[in-house]
Amino acid sequence: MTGGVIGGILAAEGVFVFALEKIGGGDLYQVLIGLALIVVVLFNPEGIAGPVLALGRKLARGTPARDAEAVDSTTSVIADGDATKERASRRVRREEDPEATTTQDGGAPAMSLSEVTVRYGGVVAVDGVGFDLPRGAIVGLIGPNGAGKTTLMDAISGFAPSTGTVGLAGTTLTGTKTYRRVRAGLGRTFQAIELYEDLSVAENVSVGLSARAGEGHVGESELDEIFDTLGLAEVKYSAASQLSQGQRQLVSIARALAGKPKVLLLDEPAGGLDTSESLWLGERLKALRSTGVTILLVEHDMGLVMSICDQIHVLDFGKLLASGTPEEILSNTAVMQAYLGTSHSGGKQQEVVDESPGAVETDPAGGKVLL
Ligand SMILES: Nc1ncnc2c1ncn2[C@@H]1O[C@H](COP(=O)(O)OP(=O)(O)OP(=O)(O)O)[C@@H](O)[C@H]1O
Repeated sequence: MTGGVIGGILAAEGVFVFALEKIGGGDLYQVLIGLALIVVVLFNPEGIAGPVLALGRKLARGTPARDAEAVDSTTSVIADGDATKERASRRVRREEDPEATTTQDGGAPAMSLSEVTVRYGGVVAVDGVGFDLPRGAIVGLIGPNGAGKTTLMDAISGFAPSTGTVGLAGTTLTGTKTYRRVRAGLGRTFQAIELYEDLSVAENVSVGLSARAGEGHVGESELDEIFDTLGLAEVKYSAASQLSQGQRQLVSIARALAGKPKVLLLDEPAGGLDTSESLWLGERLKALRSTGVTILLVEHDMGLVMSICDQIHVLDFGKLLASGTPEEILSNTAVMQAYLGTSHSGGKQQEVVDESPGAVETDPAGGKVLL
């Protein structure tokens, strides 16, 4: 709302112009707005609505304002992990995969979440969630529609106001702005891919370089490595509009990788892919894991999740329902009930329903299994 009000005041023909004309300075509008834009981009690249709102609150109440952009936990200690998280870390399972060489079982986690909670009015979208991401692992985050998966990713990346602690490679991200989290080593993709359709793949990915402007972003040769790892080298100079859905997903991943993330959050990268494209994506993600990147994967494609994840966490109604290896999750009755229970059975992505725990592996049609 604050953004809308500010826009209404500053827009052409709006209140600001009217006031300028009244004092005879109407011609200065373009110059003043241009200068204001430069100042905002330099000093507060995420915009002025948040700080203005915070200032308004401070003036109105005479109390310290809460940062409207994010995160209000003041705890700065990253939990070393309780017994449950320790167990979950130790359960990390590496497949018999020659590429999979980088998980440091028992080492310091790449990311550590503790008591992360997100409230939207009366809705507790994420409720006290905590787990670790072991370094170099692919960790799946699954759950029925509306379970809170994307909201948890938003909390980790600073897009949703949250309480609790988010630790990244030994430093706490709690309370920091989104772009600072990116600079600290966090990358993410979104369900809506949003490529620049008339730019080439290379140009689209180059946009990601700005994420770590001024310090250690990847150069041309590293970009080429990213293209090779993701199998995009052949389409490097093609326009984004000419790509398949699978390639578009990979370009969005490449764009996130251009910021050199330690931890990469992927939000439904197999969305819109058919079975063979999904398998192909899985191979590319495994290749990415072998480079040392830690991945948190939100996905409804159970075939993909079960085949590439080292560890899986299940959310239901915002709470952590279960954690374990793919085999443990598949045989967990509480997980099956959460997916097949009456409250979620109408979910739009629930295309294949089979009550047997082995349904994912034995889908007779051999097709993609979405839950
Ligand atoms: N900006 C918001 N304002 C209010 N409620 C929200 C907002 N974003 C999400 N929610 C609510 O939070 C809950 C969790 O939503 P979220 O999108 O995180 O679920 P999800 O597990 O990612 O679902 P899906 O698998 O369908 O993407 C839902 O009840 C949703 O309606």
